Amino acid sequence: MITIRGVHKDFSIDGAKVTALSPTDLDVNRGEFVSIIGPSGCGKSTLLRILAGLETASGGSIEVDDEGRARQRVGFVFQEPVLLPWLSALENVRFPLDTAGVVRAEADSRAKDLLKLAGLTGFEAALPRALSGGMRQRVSIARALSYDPSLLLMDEPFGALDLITRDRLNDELLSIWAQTKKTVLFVTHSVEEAAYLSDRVVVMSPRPGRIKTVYNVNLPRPRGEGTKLDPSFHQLMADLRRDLR
Ligand SMILES: Nc1ncnc2c1ncn2[C@@H]1O[C@H](COP(=O)(O)OP(=O)(O)OP(=O)(O)O)[C@@H](O)[C@H]1O
Repeated sequence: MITIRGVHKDFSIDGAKVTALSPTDLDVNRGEFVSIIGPSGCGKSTLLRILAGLETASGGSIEVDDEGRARQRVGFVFQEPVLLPWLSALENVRFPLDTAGVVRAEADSRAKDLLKLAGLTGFEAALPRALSGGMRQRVSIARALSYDPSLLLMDEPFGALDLITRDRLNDELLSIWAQTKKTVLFVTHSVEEAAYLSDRVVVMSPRPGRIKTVYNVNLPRPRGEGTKLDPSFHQLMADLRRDLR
């Protein structure tokens, strides 16, 4: 469970205060898949970066119930895969474990399992440049899961991919999510992606960035081709589009 209360962020640009995120409250349940959608500049990335500890909030509080662990563990997937080009797929996934001092045999075995989960068995030795964009992003997802975070933050992870690859990765992400039971916060610009993947969709609006509406997605799981034919899926997309206008 993540409890966000009054989290806000102001930046100073040339001495002028810019509110990237006005005080925001949100609860995310353990194992829930929540998407955040909104026009450019509404504070989606800022909220995610604050949750990841990459940015400091100007105020408010965040509590992450991290299954009794002393340190909060968060995995982050960016729009660009940001892999180390001189390391193989396996070494990239293993990298956070190596830096955390996990013994080699255990790190290797975990990285192999994660590459399998991401559908990359057989590509362990491949360098990033030998992989397609979709495969590189799957390596990034495997790497984000390597230190077993309770919370997976994804900032437009499939935004740079073609639509066919994106559809495939959406299904693969749902399969990974079903198997790992992670809590996922997923930023996207696509209403279809948000409706297809999520338990709830958070719509944000800009100037200043704030949560406008939260939608419950009552489509049955597992999702698949049938979901895309469901009239309530189309109704939800229409509602989201109207809200975003
Ligand atoms: N480091 C920074 N310094 C100054 N202003 C910033 C900084 N980071 C973000 N902002 C401002 O905060 C606001 C929210 O930015 P943010 O990147 O969170 O939006 P976003 O919804 O993720 O946008 P996009 O969809 O384009 O990625 C914007 O007005 C942006 O210009």
